[in-house]
Amino acid sequence: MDTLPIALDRAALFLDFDGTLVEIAPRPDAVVVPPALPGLLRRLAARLEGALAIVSGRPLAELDSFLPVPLAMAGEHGAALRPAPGGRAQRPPLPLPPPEWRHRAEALAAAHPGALVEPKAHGFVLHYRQAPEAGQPGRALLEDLVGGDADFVVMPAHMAWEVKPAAVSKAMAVERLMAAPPFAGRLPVYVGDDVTDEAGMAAARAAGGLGLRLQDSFGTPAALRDWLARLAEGAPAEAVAR
Ligand SMILES: O=P(O)(O)OC[C@H]1O[C@H](O[C@H]2O[C@H](CO)[C@@H](O)[C@H](O)[C@H]2O)[C@H](O)[C@@H](O)[C@@H]1O
Repeated sequence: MDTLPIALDRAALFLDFDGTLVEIAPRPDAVVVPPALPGLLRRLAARLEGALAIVSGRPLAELDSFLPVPLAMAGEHGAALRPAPGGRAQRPPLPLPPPEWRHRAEALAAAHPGALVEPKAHGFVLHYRQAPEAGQPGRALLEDLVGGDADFVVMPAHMAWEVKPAAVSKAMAVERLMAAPPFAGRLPVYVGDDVTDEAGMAAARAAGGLGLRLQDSFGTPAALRDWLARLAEGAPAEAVAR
């Protein structure tokens, strides 16, 4: 097994939220944040001189409620960027999907008890974790609706389909954060677990850093949190599987 050391004084850490820092839950509003996690991230960010960012598909307001400590963040797959903890969010101009798309998705969800639609500023997510039979018809509906519109894509996620602007991605989020202090000049290390994270991992690798798939490198969110805790406590950088 390949191993590699991480020199923290040269690293910038990019961490996905759902399925990476916290375990997947039955519904988006049911995630359980371990009480020690916010403080751990705050200490680790200090050790990295601020070069730690949460990179998530969630809106910043939700991330702030789950992690009530000052952290750099990219929300909604990069549609909202906050490079400085406590600073203002940058929101590049993005298209809005036709309201009919969400209404059609809501009608499909209503026909499959347990399915739900999560609205976002520039798109929405059709969740079918509690109604697996809605997965295929949901995908077919969204691909049919979005099909001819180059401004939007249907992205697969864990037991969900997300309609989002084609222009935003976690790669874009990593590249924009890496362009300025405290991230610039450091080695990006991206940890994520989902399809949406693959772009972030690729961007980190393209910048000479590391893209780590949680399942391969750590196994579980709990194991990642343990590793982060050891780093935050000042342990020497440990080897991780590639
Ligand atoms: O980029 P992430 O931080 O990984 O966020 C991706 C999406 O996560 C959420 O949905 C997923 O997690 C839910 C809670 O564990 C789970 O119930 C659902 O099945 C998953 O798809 C969130 O709801 C989305 O907005 C995020 O885009």
